Amino acid sequence: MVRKQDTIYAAPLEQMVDFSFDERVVDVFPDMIQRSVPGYATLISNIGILAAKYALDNSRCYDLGCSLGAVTLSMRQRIKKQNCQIIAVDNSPAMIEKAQHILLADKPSDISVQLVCEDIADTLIENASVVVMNFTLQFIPLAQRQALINQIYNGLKPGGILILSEKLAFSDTNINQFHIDAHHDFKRANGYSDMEISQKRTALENVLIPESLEQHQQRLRTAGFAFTEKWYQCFNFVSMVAIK
Ligand SMILES: C[S@@+](CC[C@H](N)C(=O)[O-])C[C@H]1O[C@@H](n2cnc3c(N)ncnc32)[C@H](O)[C@@H]1O
Ligand SMILES: O=C(O)C(=O)C[C@]1(C(=O)O)C=C[C@@H](O)C=C1
Repeated sequence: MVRKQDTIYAAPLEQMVDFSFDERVVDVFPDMIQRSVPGYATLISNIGILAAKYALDNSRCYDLGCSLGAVTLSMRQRIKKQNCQIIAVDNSPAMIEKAQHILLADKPSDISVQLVCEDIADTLIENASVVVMNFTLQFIPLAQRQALINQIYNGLKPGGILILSEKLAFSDTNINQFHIDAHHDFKRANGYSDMEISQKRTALENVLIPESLEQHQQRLRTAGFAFTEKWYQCFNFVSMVAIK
């Protein structure tokens, strides 16, 4: 499939509007995320490998904030269990519609996928062996994050896994700046101009609220997760696991 190039922030914008996962973003999303998140492809393939290790027969695997279903496809390819169903949720109708086409074009599989267009705050998590949020929690209002992690903990079976990837903020100003600069260098190396980087940063400011690793770990512990571990980091992008 030819990837349409992301040029959304290439020209100067007269009026800056908050970033949203609308049709324009959906249209260029594979290119945008690949060029914006260091290690995205590595994350996707290893989430499939982790999911296959923790998925159980007769259980559900959730992909919360699924976008075009990259995590879902990776899990579906790797999981070899009986009666294991994937529930992929996103509240962007444009994402879900395109994800449906991508899924139908994929190889047939024994693992069924249910695509749901709803707010993940309303998603009933039950009988789950695997829950993935790959760069989704950062878009949820801060005040709602603990309740969501609690819901996930309660819906997981004992031994079940939450895989949580996030853009981080660091409490030490120098460390924070080091990672922001390195991330911007990564974007520049992938062809984004200084104007694109700066305009997207402004558009994301009120929408993507990063927290520190310690804040995430504390929230996971408060929910009841006894085991948490960071398994991936490149610059200010990390992925954690929490096991019930
Ligand atoms: C950065 S993208 C996730 C990328 C995707 N997980 C992947 O690995 O390709 C964030 C997604 O979360 C979705 N999202 C944000 N807030 C949401 C909410 N409250 N409920 C459901 N989906 C949400 C957005 O529509 C968007 O598709
Ligand atoms: O582009 C950026 O600067 C980002 O922070 C990356 C990020 C993300 O982490 O979700 C932001 C929005 C897009 O969905 C793709 C990637």
